[in-house]
Amino acid sequence: MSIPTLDIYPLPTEAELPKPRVPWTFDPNRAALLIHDMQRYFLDFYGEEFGELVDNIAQLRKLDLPTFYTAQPPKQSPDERGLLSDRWGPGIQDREDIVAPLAPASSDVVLTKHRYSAFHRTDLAERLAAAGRDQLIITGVYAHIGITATALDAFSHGIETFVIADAIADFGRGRHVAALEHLSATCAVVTTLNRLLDSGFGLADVRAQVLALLDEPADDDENLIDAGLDSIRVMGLIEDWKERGHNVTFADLAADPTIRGFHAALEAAR
Ligand SMILES: O=C(O)C1=CC=C[C@H](O)[C@H]1O
Ligand SMILES: CC(=O)C(=O)O
Repeated sequence: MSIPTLDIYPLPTEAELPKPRVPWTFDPNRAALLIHDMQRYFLDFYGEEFGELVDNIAQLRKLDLPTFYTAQPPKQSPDERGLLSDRWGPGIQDREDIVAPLAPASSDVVLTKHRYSAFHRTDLAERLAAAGRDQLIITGVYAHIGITATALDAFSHGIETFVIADAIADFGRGRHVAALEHLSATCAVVTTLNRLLDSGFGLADVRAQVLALLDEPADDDENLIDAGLDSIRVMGLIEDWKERGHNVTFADLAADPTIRGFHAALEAAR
């Protein structure tokens, strides 16, 4: 009836990602982050801290995306819980707060969740539309239940969904990997934390970002200072990359002030 006793497990790796079926690419200007049901009640079933899961979700906050949480209310009546009671019993009674390392910031939105999907009886779809966000990065628990229901619902709302394989968790590793395959086969890009954080930092991305700052084109190995890239613009690049989770210093970039050198410095700062 209730959620079983669970064990923490090593989260899936990049090598275990399912084959992609959709061509969507993450765009930090289009995306929002969803931290799904990371309440102490649901994490308690693992019997110990799921450190890898919590740490990986915390890292995604570096992207500084509009961030939404879902949280189920405690002590719901049978009427409020509907059929959830038939499957899961009385449900959450206490410890409904979000685990401390992921506590919402004042700028975050916490949605009260009533059923498996985060869209059910919430204004998540309206809020995403109002924020001009048509991509959703989904993290949290549990992969084969609320994560899957929410991702399928996002798909139906026309939202490109990215499920982070090592920032979600399930009743067990086998179920987790099976959920990833189902998500990839039906409604989402299934990726990893590092792949997402590295999005936008390929050589082509760095080339485009740097050339946009120059009056004239420059080759990948051309000295950018000689090509007119001034220190103010370099500091602007550093700030933008820092906000997106990549800390490089002015000295790192000055060591090899070329497009290829900037990309190498970003790779080293991963
Ligand atoms: O008890 C519940 O309400 C639940 C148990 C397990 C996962 C479900 O999403 C949640 O609604
Ligand atoms: C944890 C939970 O409520 C869900 O998987 O939907």
